[in-house]
Amino acid sequence: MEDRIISANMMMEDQAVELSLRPRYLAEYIGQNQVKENLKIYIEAAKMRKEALDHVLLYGPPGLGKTTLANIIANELGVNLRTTSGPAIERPGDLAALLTNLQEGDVLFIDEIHRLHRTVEEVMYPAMEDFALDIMIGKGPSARSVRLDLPPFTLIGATTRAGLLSAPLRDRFGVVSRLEFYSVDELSYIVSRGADIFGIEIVGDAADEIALRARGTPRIANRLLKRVRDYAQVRGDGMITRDIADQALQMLQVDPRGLDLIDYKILHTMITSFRGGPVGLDTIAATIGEESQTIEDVYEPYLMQIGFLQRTPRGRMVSPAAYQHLGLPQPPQQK
Ligand SMILES: Nc1ncnc2c1ncn2[C@@H]1O[C@H](COP(=O)(O)OP(=O)(O)OP(=O)(O)O)[C@@H](O)[C@H]1O
Repeated sequence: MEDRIISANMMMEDQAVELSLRPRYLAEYIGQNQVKENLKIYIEAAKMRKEALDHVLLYGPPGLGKTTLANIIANELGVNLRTTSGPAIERPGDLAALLTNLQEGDVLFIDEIHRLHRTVEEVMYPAMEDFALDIMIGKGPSARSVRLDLPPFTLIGATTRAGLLSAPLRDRFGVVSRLEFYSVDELSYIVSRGADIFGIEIVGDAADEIALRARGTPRIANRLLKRVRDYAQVRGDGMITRDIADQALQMLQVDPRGLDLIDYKILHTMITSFRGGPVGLDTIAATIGEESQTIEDVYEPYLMQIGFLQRTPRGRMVSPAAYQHLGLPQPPQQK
């Protein structure tokens, strides 16, 4: 599953590419206009007041640019960025070590913040609210709590689903921004920009072709571009034309809407075994042998975004547009 060409999760092959393609300033960050506008104002205000920026929670499906945005925020503020992830902070002491090493105004970025251990999360509350660490010294009846001041800092948390965060943690973020899937135009621009950085020639409609299949996700757009570039070099003269892009993408088994074999499996199973739904997420997951959470975080958001899947109180349903795309007749009661 993880080597799916259109997986939005980070793969080994993405690392070098992402470093060279990652925009460094807000002005280079394409799309997400509302989020960008808000951040621009908050960053400007924090700089004017010479204060740390309010804590920021970024949420949305993987690969939409949360890590990139965290880097940009630190850059725009002119401060250091420390990066870690929820599960990596195992004990309260690990968090204390991270926090006491920050300088005034620094950004601490915690990816997968919904996976913070509960004991760590509790240390986080006073740190976020009062820039203070409460440390227990000693054990038993002589134990006492000592309060340690921290430099003001900004916590940026990233998660695929804000709903997985505990309410006390969520409430301590002053800025909560949801990243949206990118439009085809925006992705096409990202592809052209990537081609420019790689020094590849690409015609406009070839960039659109890649963008159409990138599932609204820059990380996938960049990965597809890389694979199409390989194809263009081996099968053509290096230039990415629309034909070359089309052939390469067909070879990669990514269909014109960016669906791959797993999406087909989900939709086909729902149609053939459950008459198109409504069917529960866990049942779909068990039938196709995937984890419910993976379906909910990775596949379903895009299928819903393009209107192929609907969420109803009674379960998931395949929509008429999906039947049409698959070339299958709709069952009579759904019409
Ligand atoms: N708005 C954007 N403009 C241009 N390129 C972008 C944009 N957002 C993301 N990218 C590209 O997509 C890649 C993936 O983005 P990033 O690693 O920030 O995703 P993410 O949402 O943090 O994913 P994850 O949650 O899986 O870490 C980046 O390296 C960058 O090249």
